[in-house]
Amino acid sequence: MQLKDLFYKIPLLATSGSMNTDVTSLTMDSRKVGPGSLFIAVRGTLTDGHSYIETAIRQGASAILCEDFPTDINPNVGYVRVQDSARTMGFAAANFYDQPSRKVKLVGVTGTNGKTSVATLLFRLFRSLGYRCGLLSTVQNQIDDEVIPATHTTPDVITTNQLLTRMLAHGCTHVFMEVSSHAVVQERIAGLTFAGGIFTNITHDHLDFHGTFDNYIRAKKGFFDQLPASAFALTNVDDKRGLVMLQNTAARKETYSLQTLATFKGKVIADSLFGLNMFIDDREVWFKLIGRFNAYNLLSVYGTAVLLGEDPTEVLTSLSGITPPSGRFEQVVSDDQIVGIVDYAHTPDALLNVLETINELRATDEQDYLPQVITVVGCGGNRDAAKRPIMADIACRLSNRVILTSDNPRNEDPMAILEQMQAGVSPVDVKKTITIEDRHEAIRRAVSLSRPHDIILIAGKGHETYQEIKGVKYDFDDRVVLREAFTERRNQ
Ligand SMILES: CC(=O)N[C@H]1[C@@H](OP(=O)(O)OP(=O)(O)OC[C@H]2O[C@@H](n3ccc(=O)[nH]c3=O)[C@H](O)[C@@H]2O)O[C@H](CO)[C@@H](O)[C@@H]1O[C@H](C)C(=O)N[C@@H](C)C(=O)N[C@H](CCC(=O)O)C(=O)O
Ligand SMILES: Nc1ncnc2c1ncn2[C@@H]1O[C@H](COP(=O)(O)OP(=O)(O)OP(=O)(O)O)[C@@H](O)[C@H]1O
Ligand SMILES: N[C@H](CCC[C@H](N)C(=O)O)C(=O)O
Ligand SMILES: [Mg+2]
Repeated sequence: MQLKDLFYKIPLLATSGSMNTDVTSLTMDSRKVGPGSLFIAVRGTLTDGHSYIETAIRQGASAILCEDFPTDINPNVGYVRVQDSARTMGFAAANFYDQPSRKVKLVGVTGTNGKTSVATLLFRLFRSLGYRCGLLSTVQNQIDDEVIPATHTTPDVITTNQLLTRMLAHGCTHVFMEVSSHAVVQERIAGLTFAGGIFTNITHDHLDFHGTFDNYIRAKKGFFDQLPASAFALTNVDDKRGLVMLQNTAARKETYSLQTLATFKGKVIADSLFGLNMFIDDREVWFKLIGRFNAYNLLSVYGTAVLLGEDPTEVLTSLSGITPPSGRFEQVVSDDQIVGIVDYAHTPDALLNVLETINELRATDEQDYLPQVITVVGCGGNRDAAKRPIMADIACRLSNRVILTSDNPRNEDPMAILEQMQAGVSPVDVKKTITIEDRHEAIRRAVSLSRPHDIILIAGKGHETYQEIKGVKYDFDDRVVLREAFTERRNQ
């Protein structure tokens, strides 16, 4: 494709060199540049892509998209200067790949918690309704049965356009994707045409990146601000910020609620370790998911399917058979009936919801012995530090025993993270907490402390199959470690 065709209908500040230059690939990483590449210089959080323009040209880049021209202009290279190269990259990628997002029904899900759950449920539901589907999620990307590992919750916009192109070639008609707040701010969804957007909820997270809660709200709202009039915007009106999200959207506004009047109205009849029983639009249905928070997820999935034109009864029939995504309230039960729950709760709100659910389910258990709740939890390194004491406090308030341990320490000192967590433990709760830096040991200790029917919650890593310590990802899977600990207990 010629350079000028990439910028069809895109405002440019200046150009230099030939706009007829052939472009054979796009990349914003100089390390991936090959002959004929358009290198897009993006200012990042660690470094400035503009400082790699020379390197990119040496590696064969035929064109450069940037915000500032370099001092040395190469006459054989086509240069384009724009206001915002990250944003322009989205529109250029859409042109380069011939607008794949317009050729499928692309639905985005944003919110602090529930994105993976909702996107995955939609993907599984629409497949069970007979469609070929694509999924872009934290756990993995998928083209029907083909699994493509995910590096981010929301990929960069070039990768997304490439994946959409592959999905189209496979015959996919529907694609469900998570839209993280980082992605909105970094323009990873620029140039994508959505058929719909869903808001789950917003609570404390990522304040390291966004600075303030207001900025975080603005980032999430940015997704809805970008939706076209042809799309729907479906929001959770039970969340305090649910309506704020839709304030400036051009999309058709739709709502869901468990508490008030809404386009899609639901009610929880019963919640147990076997599933949820709900009324949705006056129909009674059993679902395989557990916990009131999942009632919200299911309701938004139902609403989305109906907004996409599916038959409500068929949707509910299929949805009742759908299983939750990996590592979300996943149960591992020992031979002597200790209930292990592995859950990706890595925010204060998620931890609160999961522990409240566990406490409610425990209270309804008809036994003489009131099962104890033992929580194993840590917080990731190089991520929002403010949530650390809050999560430790929530764990203590809603558990009988708490083992504070490492999540993914990344480049931080694990003990320093644990000390910040300990700071949130109130003096009365100190006695019920133990700190064990090694997550493996922490899980084994939880098992050795429990009695039959107790519930062990292992929070924070869910589906993850690694633990990242100082740049190295070691094999680690909470579910595997828990099963091994149960086996050790049996053999003792
Ligand atoms: C903080 C953050 O979001 N960082 C993302 C960002 O990187 P960055 O801004 O730090 O980039 P940088 O390293 O400063 O580099 C700037 C530019 O120079 C380029 N470069 C750099 C070096 C070089 O030799 N040559 C070169 O061309 C880079 O390719 C980049 O274009 O842009 C990169 C390219 O898209 C992302 O890979 C990277 O994700 C990092 C790895 C990350 O961990 N991100 C997390 C926080 C994240 O995005 N999480 C959200 C989910 C959060 C949630 O909701 O839970 C997600 O969507 O995954
Ligand atoms: N609707 C919800 N409201 C509150 N908490 C939820 C909801 N859905 C899921 N959770 C909790 O949050 C955890 C993460 O859920 P999920 O992976 O679906 O969220 P996410 O938004 O994709 O997270 P991430 O930002 O890491 O991609 C779950 O393991 C569960 O504990
Ligand atoms: N998408 C989130 C995932 C956090 C998962 C948790 N296990 C951690 O490593 O902090 C993030 O990148 O902040
Ligand atoms: Mg996710």
